[in-house]
Formats: sequence, structure tokens, C-alpha cells
Amino acid sequence: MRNLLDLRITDSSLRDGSHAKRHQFTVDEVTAIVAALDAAGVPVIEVTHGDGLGGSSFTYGLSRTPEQDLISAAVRTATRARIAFLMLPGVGVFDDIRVAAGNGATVCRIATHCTEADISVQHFGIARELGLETVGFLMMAHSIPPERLAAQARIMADAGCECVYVVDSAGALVLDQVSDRVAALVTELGGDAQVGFHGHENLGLGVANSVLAYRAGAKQIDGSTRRFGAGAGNTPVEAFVGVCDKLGIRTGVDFFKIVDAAEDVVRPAMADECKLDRMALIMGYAGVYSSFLMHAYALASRYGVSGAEILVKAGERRLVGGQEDQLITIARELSGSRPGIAPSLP
Ligand SMILES: CC[C@H](O)CC(=O)C(=O)O
Ligand SMILES: [Mn+2]
Repeated sequence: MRNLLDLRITDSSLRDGSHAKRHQFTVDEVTAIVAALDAAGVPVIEVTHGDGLGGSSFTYGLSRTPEQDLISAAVRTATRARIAFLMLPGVGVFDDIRVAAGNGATVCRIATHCTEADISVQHFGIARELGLETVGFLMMAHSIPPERLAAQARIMADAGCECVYVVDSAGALVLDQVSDRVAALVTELGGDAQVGFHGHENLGLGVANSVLAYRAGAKQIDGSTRRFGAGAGNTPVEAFVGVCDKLGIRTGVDFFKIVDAAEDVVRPAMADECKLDRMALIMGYAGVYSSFLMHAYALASRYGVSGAEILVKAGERRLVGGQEDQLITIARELSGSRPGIAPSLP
């Protein structure tokens, strides 16, 4: 089956959507969503805390259900789809990978900031030892030029990564900026590893950017059904599948089934639609990590300041994933509080 496809879709709604849901997934929701996506022919489904294995914490947000229980439920439910998990070295640890593999997940996705690929080397080694398929995530890919990104992709591929993703964490990449980065990675990696693309909708370009990524040589594309992801959400899988059908690009996903899954199964599990509103647009425009959105909302309310201003300053300071605590500093500055240690995290 896989060889008959032009590209492979990974649905991230049960991982990236965790940010939008403040990490409150239940086993029943995961079971229902995996069943619907699997029936629609989605080949890979990612399930983890939004910030990856080990992400459940005061800094990132506590999970309602232990993520390994969600992974087990997904594995039990899927009949065809492979279950993937994400991990950020330092947020999760090696044992988290081993436990996820023991629970039946088969695709290990290791994410680093786009200039820090070297911290993934040991993790790819362990994943390969465990017989897992390996994927690398170069996050905030808008923030460095194509040739630097390609050099980081080389580090991941040499460590055993089978597909390196250009990750547009901020939804800031615009059309040719995606093609240029994907093409640079394809040239650098040759036959050593595939290239993937993970988009966010913050400037409304998820589908268009993903088509351009495919045309530039990407073989794996991420999306989230109903856009269920951080910020304005991810590339909507159902729209992307429809567009691919029209373009003659074979994804193996049934358009009508995924449209039904989006409306009848995924939407009821979402706290709200993932919207292209002021805050999300500012994230795309200012180049801010999409998972900062809920933190900015909480801090704006707590400190009585503008969430939009928090995000603009986060963009100016070029904050990266893992620096969520600096959003507190920004909120306190905007509120006129004296600098110092915040009383507690949001
Ligand atoms: C915190 C991990 C992050 O959400 C990974 C990702 O999906 C992205 O950078 O877009
Ligand atoms: Mn994402």
C-alpha cells in the first residue's frame, strides 16, 4: 500500500491538538479519533502530550491522562495505522522512548530547535536499536536559511533519522520559503533520508505550503484533522486530502471519510475551533512558536496585559520552544511589575 502512495500523511491532532486542548485528552476521545482516522486510511497517527513525552509538567501543562495510557489506547484501536510519538530531548528521557515502544508505538519523532540537531543523536540511536522508524523535527525552520537548515538535517540523518522534517512551528513560512527549505534538504540528504513538512495555519497557508513542499520533494506531510493543533492549528488533513485528490497526488486517505471524521468525531473533542484570529495571525507574522498561544492567553488574563503584545515581544526576542517561562517575564514587564522571580507558573 505504502509504495502506491505519492506521499505519506501523519495526523498530529492527538499530539499538536493537545496544546489547543490544554493537554486534557481522555482515553475515550483518543480511541474514537484513532478509530475514525484509521478507518479513513490515515497511515500514521501521532499521540503524545503536546510538548512530547514527559511534557506533562507545570511549565508546559499537566496532562489529564498519562500519555502512555493514550498511546496504548491508540495502539489497541488502530487496525492499519502506525502510532507515532514525539519527544524533545531533555523534556523526555530515553526510558520514555522505551516505554512508548513497549506500548506498541512504532514511529519515534525526535524534535529539536532547528539549530540544535546535535542533541538528537543519541535518541535516534536508541530508537533504531529498538527497531522504531525514526523521524526528525527541525522546529522553527523559518528562523534560519535553507543551507543552514540542510546542514542540521545532515546531523539527524547521519544519526539514523529516516525522514527529516522542515517544521514551520510558527506558521511563518510563505510559499517559496517552504519550497526552498525542502529542496535544500532533499539535495543535502539525497537517498540517505526522506524529507517531510509540518505546517501551521497562522498565515492561512498550511495546504498551499504543503503542496509546495510535496512538489519540492517532500515525501511525508503532517496535518491535523479539523486543524486541531497549536496556534491556528495545523494543515487541515481533510482539505489537504481533497486538494491532493484534485491534483492527482495519491495519499491513500478517503476524502469523504476524513471529512466525516473531522466533523463528527474530532470537532466534538475540541474545546474550540482552531481559529485564524488576531493572536494566531500575530504568531505567523512575528514568527512565534505556536504552542505559546495558550500560555499567552493565560498570562494576559493573569497580569491584565495584552496577549497580542506578549506575542509580539516573544517574536522580537526570538524565543524558542522550552522558553515558556520567559513569557512570564514579558507579561510582568508589560504589567509594570518589578523584574524578579514570578510567584508561580501560569
Ligand atoms: C513542543 C513541540 C512542538 O509543538 C512541535 C511542533 O509541532 C512544532 O514545532 O510545530
Ligand atoms: Mn506543530
